[in-house]
Amino acid sequence: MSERTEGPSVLDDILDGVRADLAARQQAVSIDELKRRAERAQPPRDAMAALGGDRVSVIAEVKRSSPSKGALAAIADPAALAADYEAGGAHVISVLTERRKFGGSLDDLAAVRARVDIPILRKDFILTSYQLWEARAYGADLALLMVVCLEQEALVSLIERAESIGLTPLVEVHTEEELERAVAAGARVIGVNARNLKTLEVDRDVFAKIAPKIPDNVIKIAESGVRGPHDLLAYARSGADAVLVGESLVTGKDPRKAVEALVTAGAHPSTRPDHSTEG
Ligand SMILES: O=P(O)(O)OC[C@@H](O)[C@@H](O)c1c[nH]c2ccccc12
Repeated sequence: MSERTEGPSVLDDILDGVRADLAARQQAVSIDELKRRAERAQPPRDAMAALGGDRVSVIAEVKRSSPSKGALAAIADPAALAADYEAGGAHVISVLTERRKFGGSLDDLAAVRARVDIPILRKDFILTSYQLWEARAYGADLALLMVVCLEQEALVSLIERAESIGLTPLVEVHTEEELERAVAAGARVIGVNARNLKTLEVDRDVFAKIAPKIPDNVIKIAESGVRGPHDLLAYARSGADAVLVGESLVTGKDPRKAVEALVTAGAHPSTRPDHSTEG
């Protein structure tokens, strides 16, 4: 990372672990082997269709723990949880595959792929094209690319590589400068994370501040901090096409009902800025 003035951040610590785990996987499985597995994987689902349309889409996340809260939920059967999300009407499933801080794995991704029909996002700290091939080999349809983790050249080439292998890149930003880099790199799906990954603080207003600067033809996703329909509606009024929800779903009593409530709120076109005054 470039900014060393404030000392190593939570993110630096996460990335050290990600690189170590990645090196071990690269030792064990060659990229050629991954490419062969990717060829045998089911063809990618249409993520743009799942996220677009005249409603606010819901991306429901399989998340065992987080650096801010520690353990959230054991999730012994991630596929069963994902099936509940799908039954509740979720449009996309997000699977955290980072192991050390989030308790996820590629096996979780494969298990979810085997159970649900909707598109799946591989949520991880992707630094190399090897991880994109992994995502596709294990059945993902979208891959997260976080601007804060990547030099501009790497961001551009990972977006291109993702698209060339059939993955839709979800490019995550947290500041206006990161947004400019995402747009310059050609991102067509941009997520604004309300959580600052250097400090772990959540500020829901970040989406409202950044969203107006996202070009119209880009799909806008509000990430983090959604506690229920009320937060979805607030994000929708600020222009969100979709919300990404983890913690409140995995810690709640009934994930299927919780997703249903979000989907129902998101189905009201009157919540969209485009429909509030005319039409
Ligand atoms: O659990 P929450 O507050 O609903 O947030 C979900 C999702 O936005 C969050 O897990 C997330 C967004 N971007 C990330 C990047 C890495 C790890 C995790 C994330």
